[in-house]
Parts: sequence; structure tokens; C-alpha cells
Amino acid sequence: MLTIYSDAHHLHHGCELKDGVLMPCFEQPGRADTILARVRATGLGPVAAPGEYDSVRYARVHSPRYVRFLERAWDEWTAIGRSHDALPLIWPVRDLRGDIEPEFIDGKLGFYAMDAGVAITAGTWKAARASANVALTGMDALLAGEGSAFALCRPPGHHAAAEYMGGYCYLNNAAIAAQSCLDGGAGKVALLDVDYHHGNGGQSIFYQRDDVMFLSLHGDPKYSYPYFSGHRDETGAGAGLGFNHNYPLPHGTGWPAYGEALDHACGQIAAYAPDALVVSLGVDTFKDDPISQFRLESEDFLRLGARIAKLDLPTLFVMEGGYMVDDIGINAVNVLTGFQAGG
Ligand SMILES: NCCCNCCCCCC(O)(O)C(F)(F)F
Ligand SMILES: [Zn+2]
Repeated sequence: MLTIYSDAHHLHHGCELKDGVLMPCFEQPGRADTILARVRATGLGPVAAPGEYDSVRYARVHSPRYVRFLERAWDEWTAIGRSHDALPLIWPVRDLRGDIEPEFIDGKLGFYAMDAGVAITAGTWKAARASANVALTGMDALLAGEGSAFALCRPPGHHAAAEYMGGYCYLNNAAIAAQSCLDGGAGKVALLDVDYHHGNGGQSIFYQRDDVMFLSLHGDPKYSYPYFSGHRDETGAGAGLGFNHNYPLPHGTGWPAYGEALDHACGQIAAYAPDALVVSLGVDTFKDDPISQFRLESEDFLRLGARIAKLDLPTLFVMEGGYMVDDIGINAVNVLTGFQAGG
């Protein structure tokens, strides 16, 4: 399987406000380095660098003013004499105005963020667009006839929506790739999110559309981040009604229950009969993940890949989360080798 990877991810590692404490972000460079090492150690296949894409490609799923914000935020932050990481400090919640973009950077940071898990540093924009370019390059490989590809994206993307960043995500790599597949001639694409955390960004972007079916298995938002999306009753709206499927699962979920939900989701995808499948691949469902509460074993990731292979679709795997760095390479690549064996 072809892997797409960019060293540019090393330009990005900010802080995060986690559980009331400012600390180095859990989403750290060592994650992608460990996965890349495992890709090479297992001989998964060739590793290629991403191509260059115009930022108009990101604006196919994000608003132009949000993309402009990401591009300019660090300069606006440093222009007022600040040199530490940029973080939001106020958000337009409840009846506060969310329709007028503030002109001052402190206002913009909250206007375009859902939480304080998205520090902006000097290298964030370069790293985020390289990550989106990794996903676009992987999708171009599928459009050119590859049966599958692995977009080793960092930073991740599935919490980013049309006009907001959040949960370590800036550009929604998987959504950008799904849209690129449609722009490249596909009629329908399925986006399956297996990260522990609900992919609120992908859900939001495609919620009113029937040309992308969004499905997510995740920790129940009643007690898992992102808390405010991912319930079963979120089934789409307008033309998209019935094309959004959430599988909230309880703390402690292991393979039997997880595999059952995955089977049901794959049944929905098979019935939808898309031209291609994009998988938001988070492996924070691992039993030893430090910030998540499922109980998958490393061997279960082989089963996960094999089940997805049975759909027999051109498949792009897009890296999302996973924080037990010692095992992230084994777990992520197990999905890919399980897919190759199961196909
Ligand atoms: N006490 C819980 C703190 C939760 N902090 C934020 C968790 C973000 C998860 C990000 C992710 O894993 O979903 C992604 F794939 F986007 F990276
Ligand atoms: Zn996650």
C-alpha cells in the first residue's frame, strides 16, 4: 500500500489547555514518526511526499474566510508583540453573536475555534496545509487507479468544520479528500470515522448532503469529548437526511461490541454503494490510550482492517488520533495490513 507523508508536520507542536492545565499538546510529532517507522519496518509499501495544491482546494469544504484566518493568524498574533502560542480565550456561545467576524485576533481565535485544543504556532499553517496536501495526494492516487492508500496526516483533521478548528484539528483532511474524490468524478463517497472521538467536523460539513455518507463509531458524547455532537439521533438534514450515522459506544467497549457496530456501519456503506471510501483512522480506541476509554487490543486493528476490506471499495485511510505513542505504529499499520490481507 502506498503511504503519503510529509516531514513538514515537525513544524507544528503547540500547547493545549487540558483538564485546566496548560501543557504540551498530546498530539505530538513522535506520533507520525513512530507510524512512519512502522510502515518502513513492515515493508507496507512505497512512501511518497505530497504534491502542492492551491488553498482553493481546502475552501471546497472550509469557508474562504476561515482558510484566510488560518493563513494569517500567527502574523496577526505576533504583530501585537506576542511570541508564545496563540490560543482562544472567548467563544460565541449561546446568544452571543457568531455572525460577525471580529477584527481583533483575540476575537477571531474564538470565532474560528470550538475549544482550546488548537494552539497556533509559527509553523502551524505550513504543517496543516502539508497535512491536507498529504490527503489530497492520497486521493489523487485512488483517482489514478490505486486500490488503496494511506495518508499519514499530522496534524489530524476530523474535528475541523467549515468555519472552525478544534481538538488538534485545523483543516479537515478527510473531508477535503472526500470532496476531491467527488470533484474528480465520483458520484458518491462514504466517510467512515473510527477514531475514538466523534468526527463532528466531517458530520457538520456533509450533514445536508447525500453525496457523502458520514458514519462514526465513537465514545458516547454523554461522557466523552467532544460532548456536544455524535448522538444517535443526528441522522442528517435536508437532502442529507438518512446519510449520517452515529454509533456512540460506552466506556470500556471492546472488540465484540465494537465489531458489531462496525458490521452495521459497513452494511450501511454497502447499501449506499459509494464509488470510494475514506476512513478517518484514529487508533485512540486502543485499550492503553491515555485520553480515551475503549478496550481494543492491537490484534483487533487487524480485524478492523479486514472488515473494511470486505467492502471491496477504493479506500483512502487518513490518519487522525491515537496517543499511546509506543503502540501507535503497530496499531495503525495493523489496520492497513489487516485490510491488505482481508481484501
Ligand atoms: N480529558 C479529555 C480531554 C480531551 N482533549 C481533546 C481531545 C482531542 C481528540 C483529537 C482526536 O483524537 O479526535 C483527533 F483525531 F482529532 F486527533
Ligand atoms: Zn481521537
